[in-house]
Amino acid sequence: MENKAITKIGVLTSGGDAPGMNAAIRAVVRAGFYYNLEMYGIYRGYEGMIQNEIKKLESKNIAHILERGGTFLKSARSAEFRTEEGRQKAYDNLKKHGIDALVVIGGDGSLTGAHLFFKEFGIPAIGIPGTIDNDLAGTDHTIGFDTACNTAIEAIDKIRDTATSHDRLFFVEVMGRDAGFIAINAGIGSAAAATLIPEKKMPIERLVERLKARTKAMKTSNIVIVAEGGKSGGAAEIAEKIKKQLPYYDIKVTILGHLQRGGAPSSYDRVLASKLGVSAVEGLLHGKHDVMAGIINNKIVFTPISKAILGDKEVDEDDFRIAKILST
Ligand SMILES: Nc1ncnc2c1ncn2[C@@H]1O[C@H](COP(=O)(O)OP(=O)(O)OP(=O)(O)O)[C@@H](O)[C@H]1O
Ligand SMILES: O=P(O)(O)OC[C@H]1O[C@](O)(CO)[C@@H](O)[C@@H]1O
Ligand SMILES: [Mg+2]
Repeated sequence: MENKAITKIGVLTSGGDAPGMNAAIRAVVRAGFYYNLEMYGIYRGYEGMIQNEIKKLESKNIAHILERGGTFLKSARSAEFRTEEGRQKAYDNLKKHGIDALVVIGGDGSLTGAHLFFKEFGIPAIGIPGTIDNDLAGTDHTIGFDTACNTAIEAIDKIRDTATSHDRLFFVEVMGRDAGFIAINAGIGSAAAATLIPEKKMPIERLVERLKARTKAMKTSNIVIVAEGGKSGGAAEIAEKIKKQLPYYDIKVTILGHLQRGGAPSSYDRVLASKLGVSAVEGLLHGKHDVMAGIINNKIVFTPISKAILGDKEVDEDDFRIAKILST
């Protein structure tokens, strides 16, 4: 680990973009200026670090970005950063600019990269959880998750209108490659008939029984939420299976897709991003490194990145039970 005082911090966003990333960048840069540091924007995540797309930031660069979706620094998935040669190039570019610490805003993959980079080159790095997937331990919520849930629920409300008018069964696919957090929240928040998540297998037979019971109970519209990484397949695949068993249903499939990643961040995400941005800079100045800033029970906490990325954060059993009770 480099022991000299930090004077220049680089900030980047990586992986899938998430609403609130701009608010996090703004907070990091504002905090840096407050503590008289030079702040550098690294564009297009690790790819831009490798390609030397690095610019010194001024106050005007971060004006009016708090409320905007996406990330003005842009984001990327960098295959080259997964190689030793790529990471060496990235480190050489940081040194050219005299950058002596990093704030990485991204998901589990991005923080895995930051952890490796710290281990190899000793450059102090702090992670900020920025992903709609909510799949990082060490924080109750990741930046972007709340907005993505709001967007999904708003879209499902609209689907509900047409589903009810036509007595249809809809399978709605939400994002979450390996995580069912958006799905379970959207399921509870939109009165879904069932929610299928990657963490729990729901046999098709059980879903058939659930739908039959709802028909008996005179429910006229049915919305089944499917997380894209679901164990029984995506929404289209499950719809096909159900069609075979319940041919009397008029079935439609909607894949919400990338609209869940866009839009202005919710108030929750703005505040979360702002708190974590300032905390990350203060953490670096207090000598913290290789940790992720998060909020648990309304308190800022720093968790070793190696723990945050373990992939052991699970959908709460209570949430799953509540979703089930409310869908019968
Ligand atoms: N094992 C690794 N070693 C080095 N770099 C990695 C590693 N895993 C991920 N990265 C870097 O982080 C980038 C982003 O990772 P990934 O695509 O998994 O997204 P993420 O940060 O998890 O965000 P999200 O899941 O929200 O899209 C990768 O493209 C790669 O450059
Ligand atoms: O935009 P891309 O690269 O297709 O990635 C989609 C993936 O990114 C995420 O939206 C997370 O950012 C996942 O939920 C989804 O599986
Ligand atoms: Mg991820």
